[in-house]
Amino acid sequence: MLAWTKWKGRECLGSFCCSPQEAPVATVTALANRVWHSFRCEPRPDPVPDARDSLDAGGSRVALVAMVIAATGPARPGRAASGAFAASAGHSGRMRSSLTPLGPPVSRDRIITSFPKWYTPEACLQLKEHFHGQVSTTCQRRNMGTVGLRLSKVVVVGDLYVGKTSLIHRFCKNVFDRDYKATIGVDFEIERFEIAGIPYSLQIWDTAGQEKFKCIASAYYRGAQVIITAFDLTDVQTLGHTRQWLEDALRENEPGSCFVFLVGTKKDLLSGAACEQAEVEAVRLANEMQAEYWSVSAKTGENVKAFFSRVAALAFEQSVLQDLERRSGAPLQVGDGDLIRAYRPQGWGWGAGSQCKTNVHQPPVPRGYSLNLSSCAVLSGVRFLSLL
Ligand SMILES: Nc1nc2c(ncn2[C@@H]2O[C@H](COP(=O)(O)OP(=O)(O)OP(=O)(O)O)[C@@H](O)[C@H]2O)c(=O)[nH]1
Repeated sequence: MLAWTKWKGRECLGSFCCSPQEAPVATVTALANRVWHSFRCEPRPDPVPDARDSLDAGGSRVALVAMVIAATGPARPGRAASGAFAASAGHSGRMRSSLTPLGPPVSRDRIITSFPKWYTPEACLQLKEHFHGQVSTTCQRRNMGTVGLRLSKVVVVGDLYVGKTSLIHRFCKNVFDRDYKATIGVDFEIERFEIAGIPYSLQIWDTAGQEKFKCIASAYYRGAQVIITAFDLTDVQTLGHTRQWLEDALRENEPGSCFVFLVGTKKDLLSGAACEQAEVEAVRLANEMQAEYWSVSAKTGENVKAFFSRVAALAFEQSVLQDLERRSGAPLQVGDGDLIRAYRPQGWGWGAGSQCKTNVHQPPVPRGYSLNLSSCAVLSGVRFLSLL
């Protein structure tokens, strides 16, 4: 169990320490270890046994990060005194339990045994219907070495008022609030899953859509494994802005490290025909953005669980594959059978005709490599993986 401790006048969570001034307003979270440098935290030189024990033994070290949220104010009073502070005060207990190897059982609707389906095959990241063979085998054997601390960061971006908070709250708390309270800075939720028998958590970051909070929110884009760009299905302008939101979020992340989703919200406000019409343009844009498209309603809950299950499964599978790759000391082999095949999709779109594919946002393959479905190669860093 991780808890704040004092060490040489500093406040520490596991191995990472902040000044006492920062700690009371710090939101503590686990992110990829490259992230903590940007916050004024530092590693504690002497290892703390319980923290080390819960770190990923397989090499994907996750640093415990204390992040300071400067924003204060009375917004979102229904959610907490302040959106930002709510993240630190309201969730630390839940987060601790998610970092504990043997936490309480997850609720039944967070148990994923088969690969969740896409919303539309016209714009989806994968067409396959099963977990990758090596992932299933690894999970069956519990051959993870890291059980208990598998966590992916999800960042939700988009214009103000499109329904980002409502979407997250519908999923995490099963509530819907018809009153608008602007998010100040950022807030987050941790949602626990069990995927293929393995505990897994999504850390879902809700960012402010208002321009004046953008600089605070953008500090939290880094280390995302999933970027969700949300727009309001009833407001076409918000769809137009998603490309900029995505660019901003991608700029803070390693090329090829993020799954991207484009989500149309407030589906309940449109008739079936109007929704289909709005989706045509959204699907086109999703393909340009190499994103998977979903239409959802936080009000009715339509597609919300299915959407986040899909997000969780894709992120989970990717992190298991990355672990396997790291352990083998080389990119996963390319070839036939139960191996991974890398290929270059056409431009920003999908590789036509492939039965199953994974697209993680990635700029075009470097010059000198020419890949297609018949000519396979091992490309370090290439994340277009066709899972056979
Ligand atoms: N009818 C309907 N209204 C929704 C839905 N989702 C959100 N809303 C409403 O839209 C308004 C804005 O929702 P929020 O979730 O606060 O929007 P946001 O994107 O988080 O806004 P910022 O925090 O300013 O970035 C609120 O009044 C919600 O009740 C939905 O699915 N259907």
